[in-house]
Amino acid sequence: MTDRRLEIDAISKRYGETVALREMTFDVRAGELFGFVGSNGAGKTTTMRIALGVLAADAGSVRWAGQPVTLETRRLIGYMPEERGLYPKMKVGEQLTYLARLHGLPAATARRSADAWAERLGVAGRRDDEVQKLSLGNQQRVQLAAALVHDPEILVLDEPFSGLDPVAVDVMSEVLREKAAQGVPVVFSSHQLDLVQRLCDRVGIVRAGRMVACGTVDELRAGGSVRLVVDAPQAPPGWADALPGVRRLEHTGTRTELELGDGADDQAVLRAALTTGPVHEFARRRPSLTELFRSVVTEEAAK
Ligand SMILES: Nc1ncnc2c1ncn2[C@@H]1O[C@H](COP(=O)(O)OP(=O)(O)OP(=O)(O)O)[C@@H](O)[C@H]1O
Repeated sequence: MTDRRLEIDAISKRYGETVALREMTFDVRAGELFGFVGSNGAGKTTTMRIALGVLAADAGSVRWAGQPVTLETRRLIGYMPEERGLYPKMKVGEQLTYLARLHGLPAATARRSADAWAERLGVAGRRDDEVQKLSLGNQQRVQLAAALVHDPEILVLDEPFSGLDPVAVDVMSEVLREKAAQGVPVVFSSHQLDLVQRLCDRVGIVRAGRMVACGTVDELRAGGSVRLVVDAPQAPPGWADALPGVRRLEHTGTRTELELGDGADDQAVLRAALTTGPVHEFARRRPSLTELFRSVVTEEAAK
């Protein structure tokens, strides 16, 4: 069986003096939803444009099912560009049909597929309207329909969730999950980390053109530092500050959130809390993806 995997292998790219990508490497497996996250300017769009072949890398390669990606394989990709790429004066239905035809679908199949995706994404009622007359969120729904209309084998989506209302986010999430369940590798970039945490099988965090953390959300969270939430109503704000390896993240009301570093002993924290009076809550927790993202990005920036 072929290994239906999109591989981004050590891609580097410069724009003049700006180094946009430094040996960017990751893969997106068949049936997997991969979240591509990073600060503004980290290199996500550049990576996606190179994967699609609209931009050439200076070094490195992109492979699909073990083979270098060619013009022919690129037709198998459903792409949603960040700058959006619809013809503003073309009607929604005509545009979707046209794009499906462009990817080689016969006329009747193209029309059927255009209708089905317009329906699914909630823009069927706007089929005869020019794209430019739609709200931005609805244009985005059409843009996703455009990425899907030729039944792609790979999906590469640049910020598909930005600007969508909560109902459209649900529809978009459901469609992406469904495509992944059909065996399509799906990679999308997003700044909505709660959504990425909920939706993705694996996540890659990129900073300054490099992949700095990659894995399932659980793996990434397990690698993050342990946090303790302590509810000790009589404890003064700095009660844990002198404990070795312990850093105070927050103290609000009666609750303190602490980060445990090397050499920290959670039982010593508990004993210190009890010396202040009663302890109503003492819980360990792992950082969320948003917290991890912040620490990865600031850690790297400090280097
Ligand atoms: N056409 C271009 N000419 C010069 N520099 C560019 C060009 N496109 C991107 N860059 C630079 O390359 C780097 C990576 O940009 P890229 O758009 O890939 O980041 P991104 O992660 O997609 O950011 P965002 O989250 O803001 O969309 C940035 O420093 C950016 O300024």
